[in-house]
Amino acid sequence: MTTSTNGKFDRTPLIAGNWKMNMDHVQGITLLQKLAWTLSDARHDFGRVEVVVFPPFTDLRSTQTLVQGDKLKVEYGAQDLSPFDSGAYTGDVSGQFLSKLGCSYVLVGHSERRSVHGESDELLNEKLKAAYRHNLVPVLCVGEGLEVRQAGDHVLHTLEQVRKDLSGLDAEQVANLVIAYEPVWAIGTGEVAGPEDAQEMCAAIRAEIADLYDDATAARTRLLYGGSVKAANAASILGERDVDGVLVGGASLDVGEFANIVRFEQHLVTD
Ligand SMILES: O=C(CO)COP(=O)(O)O
Repeated sequence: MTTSTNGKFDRTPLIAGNWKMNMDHVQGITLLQKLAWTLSDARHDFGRVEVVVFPPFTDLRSTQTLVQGDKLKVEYGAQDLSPFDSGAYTGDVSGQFLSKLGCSYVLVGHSERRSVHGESDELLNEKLKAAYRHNLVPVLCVGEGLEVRQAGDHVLHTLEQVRKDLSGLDAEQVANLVIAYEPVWAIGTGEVAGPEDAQEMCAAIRAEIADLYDDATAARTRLLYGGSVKAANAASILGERDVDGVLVGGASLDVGEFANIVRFEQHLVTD
């Protein structure tokens, strides 16, 4: 196991499963229960590697009941939230309701929200602020599409998203934030960015936060990679200095696969 000389392991690794629009509440509970059993059999230390799932909204109440009833150490969050707290916003879900359901985290600006629902950086900035108002830790998703990558503009593009989305947030908020770099061309395509691509972007984001805030803040913000992560490629990605976790889509629906990603330390190359 690699030891910490660079501060990386001062940040608790975070393995997150985004179920997207899969798993109704009955299926979701079964999946979560199996995941908890598998990790408990493997004596997983949740203090050492944090595990979070992002079920659909309609699963959250049953998730809360299961997690509280069985005292599970898996945490959970929602896939989106409203920029507003309450009122005439049909179809929106307030951060206040998510907090009440025991959510610790909330995804903000997933590429499928940006592209399918046309969410702008200005709106995502409002959503981040709403998350903090309700004590939810936002997992802000950023990343470029294929054309931008091919033009070699991926770092510029992604850092611009970071700057716009973080506008007006204070250092303490940003230190507690999680940012997931999810290149759109690698999502659900089987096309995975190499560990060096993930490292390049995470290092650039950390440097940007140091510029916007300070080094101490940048050293605390957790940065994840997402896009076709599987058990077979997770350890090499997580071995990179600035990558503090992964945001997993498809593979998080398979208990064995996701549990193996959570246990990535078994596969880290010893220095
Ligand atoms: O979008 C993702 C996670 O939020 C990544 O999805 P896949 O792991 O299915 O590529």
